[in-house]
Amino acid sequence: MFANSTDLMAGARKYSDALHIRITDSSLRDGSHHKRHQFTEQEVRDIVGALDGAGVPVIEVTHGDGLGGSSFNYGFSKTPEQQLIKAAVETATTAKIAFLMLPGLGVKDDIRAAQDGGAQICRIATHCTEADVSIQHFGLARELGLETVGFLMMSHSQPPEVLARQARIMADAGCQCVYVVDSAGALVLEQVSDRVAALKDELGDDAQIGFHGHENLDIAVANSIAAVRAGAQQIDGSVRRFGAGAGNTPVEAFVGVCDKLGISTGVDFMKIADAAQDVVRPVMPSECLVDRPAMMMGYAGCYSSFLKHAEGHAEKYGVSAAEILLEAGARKLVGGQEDQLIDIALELKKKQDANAGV
Ligand SMILES: C[C@H](O)CC(=O)C(=O)O
Ligand SMILES: [Mn+2]
Repeated sequence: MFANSTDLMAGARKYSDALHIRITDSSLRDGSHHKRHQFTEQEVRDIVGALDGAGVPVIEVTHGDGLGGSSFNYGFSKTPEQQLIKAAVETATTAKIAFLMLPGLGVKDDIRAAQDGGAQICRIATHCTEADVSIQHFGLARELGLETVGFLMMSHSQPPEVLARQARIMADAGCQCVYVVDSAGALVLEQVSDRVAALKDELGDDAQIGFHGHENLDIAVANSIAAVRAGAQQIDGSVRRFGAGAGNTPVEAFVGVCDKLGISTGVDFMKIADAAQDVVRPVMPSECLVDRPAMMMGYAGCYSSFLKHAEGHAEKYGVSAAEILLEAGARKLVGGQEDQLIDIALELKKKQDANAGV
């Protein structure tokens, strides 16, 4: 049905020569938040098959909050994540399977189990001022022969020099690529490139730099290009934006933009566009939208994974999800403080009742 993407690109202007980046698709991990952690093994096989067939080099599969995330606080998984990791490994022919872990939520035995299941890349996430809690996990992952990636979550909340110092802690612990993670979708263009450049200055050849974007202010593709131009070699996205909040950088659009800019990704634009429409969308409970609550998160700097929790509390207590998220941003809540969203909802309800004279 479509022309070959190479034909379409024949006349495109090349802005940079021989620049190659690696894309990691996170729809089977970040998308787990949007899916409320209800992936089936068959859905994982279908998505991995389609992404692998399109040439996506790395596919991340885990509970949305990483290994051990299945719990009352974060939401229980329908299928044990180690089973989903194994299914992904069995399905992929060339893609490497990655998993995420947040120290304290997951433990070292979870890393060992994921490696036994065939996963090859261990991604360890901490709040962006707490990199030191990842040291032993990077050590173990390297001992096991896993490739390592570090996630500095909520990177908007700290200036470039602070992030750079935290990145140094991860790199010294054995992390091979440190990501600027825009968990709130709050960073805007130069705010991304300044952070990536600071990490690059600090790390030199000691580790690569990555960028993980969220779409809450509708600029995740542009932010990802800003990251590449500042030196990022690894970029995350999720096909069809399938991620927390308004979702992640849409891989298919990002690949198309990279093609036009002469940035090589190894992903076939036509095949990934088909995968987005025909395979990934049917698995999504709904589109990931830049709607009012999602935009508030980007504007207020609120952790994207809070969206579904806030929507649940808003419905239960009859208050506005957008207001819960704005207040969570104002209080600078971080991942792990999901329970405080209930406090906020109750306070909003109290104010609302008082105003109504209840
Ligand atoms: C555990 C979080 O969902 C990690 C992430 O994707 C982010 O901070 O963004
Ligand atoms: Mn994310």
